[in-house]
Amino acid sequence: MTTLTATPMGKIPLKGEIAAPGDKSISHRSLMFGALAVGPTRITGLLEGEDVRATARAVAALGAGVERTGEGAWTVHGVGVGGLAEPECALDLGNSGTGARLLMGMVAGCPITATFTGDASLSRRPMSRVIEPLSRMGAVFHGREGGRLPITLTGPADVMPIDYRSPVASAQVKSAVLLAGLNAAGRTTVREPAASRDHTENMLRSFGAAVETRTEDGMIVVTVDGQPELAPQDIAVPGDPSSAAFAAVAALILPGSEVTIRNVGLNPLRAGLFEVLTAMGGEIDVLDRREEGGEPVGDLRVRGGALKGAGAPPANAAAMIDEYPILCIAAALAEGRTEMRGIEELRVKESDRIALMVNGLRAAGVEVEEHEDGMTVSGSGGRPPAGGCEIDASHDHRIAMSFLVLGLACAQPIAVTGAETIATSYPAFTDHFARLGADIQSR
Ligand SMILES: O=C(O)C1=C[C@@H](OP(=O)(O)O)[C@@H](O)[C@H](O)C1
Ligand SMILES: C=C(OP(=O)(O)O)C(=O)O
Repeated sequence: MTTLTATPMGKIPLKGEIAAPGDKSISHRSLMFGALAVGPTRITGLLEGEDVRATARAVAALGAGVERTGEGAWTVHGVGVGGLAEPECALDLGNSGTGARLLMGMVAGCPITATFTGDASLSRRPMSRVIEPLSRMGAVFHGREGGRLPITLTGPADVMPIDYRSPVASAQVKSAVLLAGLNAAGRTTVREPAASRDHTENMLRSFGAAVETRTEDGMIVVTVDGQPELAPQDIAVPGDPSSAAFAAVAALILPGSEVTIRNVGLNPLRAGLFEVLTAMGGEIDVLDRREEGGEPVGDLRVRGGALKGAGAPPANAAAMIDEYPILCIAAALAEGRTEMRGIEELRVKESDRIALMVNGLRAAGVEVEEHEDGMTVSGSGGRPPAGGCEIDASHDHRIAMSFLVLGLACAQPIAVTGAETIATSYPAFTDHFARLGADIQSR
């Protein structure tokens, strides 16, 4: 088990430039959709974190040819929609909810049987949210009580198109149903209560599928026409805003810092955190706004200074769902209160992120109130919180990275145990922070 310790920076600012690592959501999808196309899909900038590597192994076990040709450069030789082979071994998706749920959708669309496993965290997470719609499409599941992994799934001979009203705004649920629907004869529809990230829709369109999105009765409605032939693509994966968030917040809370993060994906359904940080008074400039692989990207120049507490509007929660832990750290240093509500989904991520943030912030001397659906942080107005605590990452990369960033701004160091989980989404995290002048080391 790795323990990382963040040493307080005192009055020393962060300076320098890093490039955001490849987007995790788009990396998973590049491998999966490449596997469903006919012919070779070439990917550059793939995130080579543990979660995405687990997906690469899974699509290879399902019959696709998967080849690493250089750093972040991969080629997937697809087998076509409906062409997946039955894997000989269980598919181990490690820590990855995205990998497990999207692949369940792909397998449910084919007449094959596959067993899904994962680590202790993934085995606690609810899979019933995909089991329910995929069962309606004809798939049969055997799993643990409450729809937990390990789960064995058999897809039907003819998967049925459905019109599914999802109770949660979840890109994983939406994508699982659309992926099963790809092999159905007819049109599959998913309705969600708020817009979740739209990478599946955008990427499937570029692979040649007919995907439509509209708003109806206040719901976001997405349809896919089944049984297309998907054409292989060249994909340049943009940088991950969810990973860029850590250096951005670190720069904001350390006065005098000036950090540039290159190639950050700025899809509006992902960039909610940067809007909230700007509303808190954070100085974030977007330089060289451009398009990369069909997604808006830009370079972020972030300067440290005083922040003030602000509300994080629940209506935008889906556009920053993975960024609440690091928003809590910005809030901890801001002047005044930051209320975060409507985020009960955080309780079923890699950990119960509300409970872990509340307990960890209190251990570091930050005042915070817990709500069933969120938390309210009372900031220190820039004064260093006490720190001097040890945080168990609990198999959650975002908890680990958030408390290490807090440690940089505290009076005493913060140590994070189980920090190897950071490699699931951001293997270069400690290197990047060292490059900016921070001392986060194994000790
Ligand atoms: O589809 C995706 O790539 C993801 C969707 C989100 O999960 P939910 O669909 O559960 O909201 C997010 O938290 C996760 O990190 C990645
Ligand atoms: C929730 C996350 O990922 P996943 O659901 O894929 O495990 C995350 O990366 O914060």
